[in-house]
Amino acid sequence: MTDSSNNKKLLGKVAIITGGASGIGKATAHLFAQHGARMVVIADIQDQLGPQVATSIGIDKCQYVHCDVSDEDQVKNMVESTVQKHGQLDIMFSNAGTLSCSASDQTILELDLSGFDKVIQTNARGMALCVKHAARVMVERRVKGSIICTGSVAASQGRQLSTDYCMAKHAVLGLVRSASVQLGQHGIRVNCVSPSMVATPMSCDALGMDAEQVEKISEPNSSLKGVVLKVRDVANAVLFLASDDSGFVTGLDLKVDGGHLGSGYKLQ
Ligand SMILES: NC(=O)c1ccc[n+]([C@@H]2O[C@H](COP(=O)([O-])OP(=O)(O)OC[C@H]3O[C@@H](n4cnc5c(N)ncnc54)[C@H](O)[C@@H]3O)[C@@H](O)[C@H]2O)c1
Repeated sequence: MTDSSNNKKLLGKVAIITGGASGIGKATAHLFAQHGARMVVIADIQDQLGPQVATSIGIDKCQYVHCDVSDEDQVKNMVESTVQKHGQLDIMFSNAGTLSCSASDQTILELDLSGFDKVIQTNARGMALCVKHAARVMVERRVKGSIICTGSVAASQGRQLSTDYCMAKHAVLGLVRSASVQLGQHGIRVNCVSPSMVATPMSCDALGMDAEQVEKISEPNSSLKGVVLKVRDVANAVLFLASDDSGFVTGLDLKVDGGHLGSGYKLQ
């Protein structure tokens, strides 16, 4: 492989990143643009942060679109306007997510259904809508695209808390597995990236800690020592799944967890 193909794995590609205004999505938007993506569309509900991220990447390479992923009309319009403006859609990174409400720990005995509905609407329904509408335009235009969803280690284990989040992330795995089986005939790959705890506004807010503290408490959770998970590590895994480097990979749940699941460690 030449140096330039190493550096430009997404040359000319058009990508959508949901939840791209912050955390994992923001890091991935920067990485996709560095790798030559022709346009990265950030779809999010943070109307202040989203345009700032797009500007920092460059408005010739990145655009912000307001889109609540739990609303089908908004997702459909966002996907279709991307294709109209930029001519195609090669990559959907369905990443937007939210955590359980802080008012309850969401144990099964104390499950708060309004918080439950919010988590399921964004993390399960929203993911399904993004995969549906991205796949529809890819099939229509005969694009052998790549769809990546953000799962979590919570998709592969039970938890003491956050039952709704854990359920929604299990649903993401079912979505990825079913969509990969159904879309394979069109040459569309569907995969999932599953990080363990990583310092982002979501995890910092939930724990009431700064990034350094989040990294400190997550360190014992993995088998790998002397290294902590950063959003860049997750973005690198997404880049692999988005690019031709993973051309024969579909239906995979790529865990970016430093051996967390293998170690048998149980998170709260
Ligand atoms: N941070 C972690 O420890 C961790 C671990 C495993 C998985 N994840 C998953 O990673 C993904 C990204 O989370 P993050 O940690 O980067 O958090 P984050 O809060 O930094 O980013 C999430 C983004 O999603 C957006 N979003 C939320 N609801 C939305 C909606 N309805 N429509 C559109 N956008 C919406 C938010 O505005 C935000 O910009 C989520 O799916 C999360 O569940 C996070």
